[in-house]
Amino acid sequence: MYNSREEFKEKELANNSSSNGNSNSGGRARNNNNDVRVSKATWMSDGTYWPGTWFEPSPDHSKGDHAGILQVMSKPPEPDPVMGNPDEKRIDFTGVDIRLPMFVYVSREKHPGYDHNKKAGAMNALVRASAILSNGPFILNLDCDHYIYNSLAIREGMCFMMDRGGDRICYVQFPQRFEGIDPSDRYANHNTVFFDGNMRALDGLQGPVYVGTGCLFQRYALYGFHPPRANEYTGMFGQYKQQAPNIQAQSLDQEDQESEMQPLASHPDLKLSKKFGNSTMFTESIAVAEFQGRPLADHISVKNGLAPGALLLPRPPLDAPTVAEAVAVISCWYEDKTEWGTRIGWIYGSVTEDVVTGYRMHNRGWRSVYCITKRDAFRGTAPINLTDRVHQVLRWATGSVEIFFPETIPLGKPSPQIPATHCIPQRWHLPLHLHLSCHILLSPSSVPLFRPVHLAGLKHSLPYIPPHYHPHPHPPLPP
Ligand SMILES: O=c1ccn([C@@H]2O[C@H](COP(=O)(O)OP(=O)(O)O[C@H]3O[C@H](CO)[C@@H](O)[C@H](O)[C@H]3O)[C@@H](O)[C@H]2O)c(=O)[nH]1
Ligand SMILES: [Mn+2]
Repeated sequence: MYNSREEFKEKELANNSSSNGNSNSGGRARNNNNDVRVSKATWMSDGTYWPGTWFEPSPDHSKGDHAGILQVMSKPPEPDPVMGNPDEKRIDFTGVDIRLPMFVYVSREKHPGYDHNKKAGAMNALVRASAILSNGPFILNLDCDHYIYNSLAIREGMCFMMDRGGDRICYVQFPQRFEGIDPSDRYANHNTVFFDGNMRALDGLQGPVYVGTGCLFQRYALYGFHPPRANEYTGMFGQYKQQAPNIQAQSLDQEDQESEMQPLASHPDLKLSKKFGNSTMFTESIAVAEFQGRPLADHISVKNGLAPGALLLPRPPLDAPTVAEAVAVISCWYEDKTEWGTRIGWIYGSVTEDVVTGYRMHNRGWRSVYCITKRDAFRGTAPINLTDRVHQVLRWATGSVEIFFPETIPLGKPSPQIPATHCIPQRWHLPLHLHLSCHILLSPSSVPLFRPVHLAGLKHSLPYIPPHYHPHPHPPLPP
């Protein structure tokens, strides 16, 4: 990574300080001619530079070819609040709980020639490793080019899940907001119609689509289960609504309420053969995540909820076998012969895996929520030149086309748990993308793009042609 603006600032700073007779060059190389040489790197907050991952590659330890890496940067916090004091360097933390959450860097095992399933594969590895390490009931997903802009956003999202009815919510999606876009928004990077029109409208139905970033998940919903309660829509237009049979959560008796491992016992999905892989520690974490993600029973109308304070119980410290298990579940082979990527977690095989992932949850009867906060919850960067923007829209367009084909998502009403009124708008943005892709495909600059995307589209547009006519299942994507 290379930040030329930071390098420029750094050079200027160095020049100024040397003309003031200040010899502190911050450890950067410098020769006598006042010429500052700076390695291409990202600057860290303490003024040193980050040399970049795999800066010195060695055999079996380079980009795309390495064992799983797991680095615990900060240990699990103390169970009791730790109050700050006024001495805390710049900010007065009096009366503020200054504990930091556990923070772990994860890089899954990678080898050349192995299909790592890009972002979806990365997310699934993260879901498993975090289940072993902390098993938080809620998971926030941000792209690497996005950051938190509103420190209260996560709490806002959790409120939806922990409030009455929250046990049916699979995720809370926040709008994508961007920085560094020119004032006229020449390439429509803000996607205003989509984020402030379509998505808000979908919120009135079963919920917004998952757009890949700025989304808080209920961990349990990622595991391919049905929600504890759901409605069924019958009749030709799905006009009759009733409680779905079988998928009701059991009512717990007093004794059961004390056991964290108990709740899933009667869930009908448990009888299906789930293939989570061979980590017992992982499979055992599922019931705990389900229990801890339940709404707060702070009102008599909340059945089957958590007693207030249930999530404040102390957590066992991290021990070596736990960390070793977390490394095991991020290995290349872990997902072999499992349902990861097909039924469980992020779904593989689509260029816009996010939409498909969210859609699968909706089909099982989960609802989602669109949450627009006054101060943007998260912010990210958007492509600011035409080539990158064209690649991005083209990728989304391809994804939308994929969605339309039965191989990805059934064309009709996919399940009784999804209202018919929801199926149509879910696909409304398709004509928009088709329109955009036509423009793009016809523009001269897109000729080199056409081949990979054409192949990707072809595979999905000809689902009834015998399999040997299908092109390569994972055509190269535009960079
Ligand atoms: O091999 C990969 C490729 C991507 N990513 C992640 O995926 C994100 C999205 O990639 P980016 O290059 O930023 O694409 P965008 O077009 O900006 O992303 C938008 O569109 C994607 C779907 O097309 C969604 O996945 C993203 O969440 C959404 O912000 C990145 O930030 C990474 O975090 C990986 O982890 N591994
Ligand atoms: Mn991006």
